Amino acid sequence: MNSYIKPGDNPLLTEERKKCQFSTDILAAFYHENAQKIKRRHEIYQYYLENKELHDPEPTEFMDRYHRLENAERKVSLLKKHVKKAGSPLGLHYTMMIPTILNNADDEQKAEWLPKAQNLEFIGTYAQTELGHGTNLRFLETTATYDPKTQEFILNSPTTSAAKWWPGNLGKSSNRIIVVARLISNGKDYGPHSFFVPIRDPITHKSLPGVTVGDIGPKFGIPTVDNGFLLLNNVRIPRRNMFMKNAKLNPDGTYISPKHAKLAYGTMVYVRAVMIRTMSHMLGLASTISIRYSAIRKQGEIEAGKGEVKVLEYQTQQYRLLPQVARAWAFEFAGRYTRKLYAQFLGGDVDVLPALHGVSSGLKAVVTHQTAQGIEQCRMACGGHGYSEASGLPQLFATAVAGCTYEGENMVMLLQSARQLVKIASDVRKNQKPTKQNPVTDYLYKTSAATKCKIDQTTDPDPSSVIEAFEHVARRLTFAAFDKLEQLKQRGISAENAWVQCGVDLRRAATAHTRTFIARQFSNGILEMRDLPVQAVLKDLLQLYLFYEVLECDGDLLYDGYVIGQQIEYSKNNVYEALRRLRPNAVSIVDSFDFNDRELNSVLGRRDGNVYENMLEWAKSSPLNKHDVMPFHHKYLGKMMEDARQQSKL
Ligand SMILES: CCCCCCCC/C=C\CCC/C=C/C(=O)SCCNC(=O)CCNC(=O)[C@H](O)C(C)(C)COP(=O)(O)OP(=O)(O)OC[C@H]1O[C@@H](n2cnc3c(N)ncnc32)[C@H](O)[C@@H]1OP(=O)(O)O
Ligand SMILES: Cc1cc2nc3c(=O)[nH]c(=O)nc-3n(C[C@H](O)[C@H](O)[C@H](O)COP(=O)(O)OP(=O)(O)OC[C@H]3O[C@@H](n4cnc5c(N)ncnc54)[C@H](O)[C@@H]3O)c2cc1C
Repeated sequence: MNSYIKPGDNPLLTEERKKCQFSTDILAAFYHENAQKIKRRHEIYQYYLENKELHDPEPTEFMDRYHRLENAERKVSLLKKHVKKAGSPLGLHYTMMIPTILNNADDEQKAEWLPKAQNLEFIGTYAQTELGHGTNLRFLETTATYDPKTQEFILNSPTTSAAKWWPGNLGKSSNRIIVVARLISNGKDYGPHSFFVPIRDPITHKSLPGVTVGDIGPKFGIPTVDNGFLLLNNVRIPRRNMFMKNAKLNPDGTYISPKHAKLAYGTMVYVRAVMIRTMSHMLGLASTISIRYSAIRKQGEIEAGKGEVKVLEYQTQQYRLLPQVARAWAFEFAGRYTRKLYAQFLGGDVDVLPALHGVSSGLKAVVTHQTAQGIEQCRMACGGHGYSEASGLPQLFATAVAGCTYEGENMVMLLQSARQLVKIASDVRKNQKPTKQNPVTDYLYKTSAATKCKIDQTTDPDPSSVIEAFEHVARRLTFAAFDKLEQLKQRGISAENAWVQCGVDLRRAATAHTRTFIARQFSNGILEMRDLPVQAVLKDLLQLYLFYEVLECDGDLLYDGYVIGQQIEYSKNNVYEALRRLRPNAVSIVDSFDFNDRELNSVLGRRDGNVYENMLEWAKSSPLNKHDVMPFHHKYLGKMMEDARQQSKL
């Protein structure tokens, strides 16, 4: 049943795979949406294996940033020859430049720019954030002043704090970029708009006149992305280089407003909606690495004399790792919902934007935070070797945790989600019914069931009882925050200050609301699975997810007596029961994420489980080990010890 078994594998991993009770192929196809995508993934990996020029000359962990970026650019230039999508020096080109053209360019602009962007005739990024402002877009300083005489925009960075700062691939890779600048025409400031701006010569790649651009330096992670800075000094672009699908500017400088004030923010909503899958994949990578490693790592005897056991036998190890697998699945189902909603928006349904913004804001915040937490838990559960770059886990964490900041800092995003909740609470308090159905928020118009929560001790718990409990908590926290806002305002405090003074409560309500949304998507998502053994595995993962989340918010559930302590005890037992049921299939479940060794980039997570010999080979390839004695040894430590010996003889 498990197609991952191959000759020469670590027998400890093979014995795990022989216990598999379901079809890994069916589960893998379900996670990646269909078997065709799995087939394509395997074709690309096989192609990679056969084309050594696509391989890294040495483990990239041993490279400095200069050589990492050079190596990444080399591979990307080759990928153009091999496959369409490419790696980090083009990350922003695909995740933001192209979506912005699709989202904000009118038909004529799309016809001109999209084919060139897709054909990689230029490399772009999305330059919005400035040294002085990232969250508060209303106060961005870069200006685009319209000159009706020449029908051009003149772009300027009026202050140092106006320097664009952080955009990925801005420093060295990009030559045609999106600049978000204040549109000023006929003396009026219309606020941030997007502009298509050449910053480097297409042939020489030299920065153009008026452009100062460079790399912002080393970061916490993501070393192969040249996040950059950009200062503009009287850079002129044609009027038609303003993205004009939504807002427009006529040749005489008259401005035409967009249908919806926030359409210009569409690219951010796109990335927030689609990055949920990326986060699910990152958590799946970390789970694969740590569970495979925990299945070959023997440490300690449970019963003296009976030999060391795999660390995966410890309940604590299962409790640290298997919930991450469950969350990876939960995030994949939640992300499918936001991607569908975004497709509806891109298809022209502008009315869906507020709902999409509301759900994607909260989801992006909760998912990135829990993904980062989960990867760190996987890393720590691998002991010392988890701390080695050989595990791939430190870099994976450093990449994932950036998601808590980019695309909208998480706290700000949760408060955006809370805006939607507060508006609904206000409607409910005025006995207003919802203007249109919204499956994400309709529960807020209901009252909690009179009967207490139905969580009980059973081997087949009903997900709806847990989802109703999550709805109860989210409702209570939403109305508690709303009522506090109203009380503050009744005491004469401004709405804005009341909002700030309720920030933490609003954040808690948004988090509870998002938990409810994710749980509902997971519960609905597994209903599509018709293969019974695979359905059983998914039900175990759902049970683990739901009751693990109950334990995460037990205080909120006990707060008003909606559940009693005994039900928390039931929930703990349901978690332990799910762990017990999942243990035999643990390795095959992560095999079904179908991540290959190139994606895993981990000695600990190798498919074959041959960790120790490959750890030694990896360490030996360190540049330090090219020398038995470091060339500078005798100049420093050697001389210090010699002096000490001489000193001690005196
Ligand atoms: C192939 C796919 C791969 C996936 C990729 C995965 C990996 C990712 C790889 C790379 C990504 C890294 C690159 C990162 C890029 C960036 O970081 S780009 C910069 C991101 N910056 C931000 O997100 C800025 C955050 N700030 C804002 O969005 C806004 O300033 C704000 C906080 C929302 C406030 O805006 P504003 O002051 O204008 O609005 P408010 O007064 O708060 O609200 C007014 C009403 O507007 C509604 N609103 C706000 N934003 C939106 C929106 N985007 N869409 C719809 N509606 C919006 C808000 O709800 C208010 O409405 P209301 O009055 O009815 O409540
Ligand atoms: C790896 C990485 C890649 C990036 N890539 C890009 C890119 O390609 N293009 C791009 O344009 N930008 C990019 N960014 C920038 C990113 O979008 C910003 O860092 C992010 O929007 C946060 O803005 P800031 O850094 O200015 O923080 P600030 O907005 O200064 O926030 C600092 C702190 O203040 C809090 N805060 C701010 N406002 C509020 C509020 N209203 N209520 C409550 N708390 C608040 C925040 O929660 C945060 O804790 C990237 C950033 C990183 C780390």
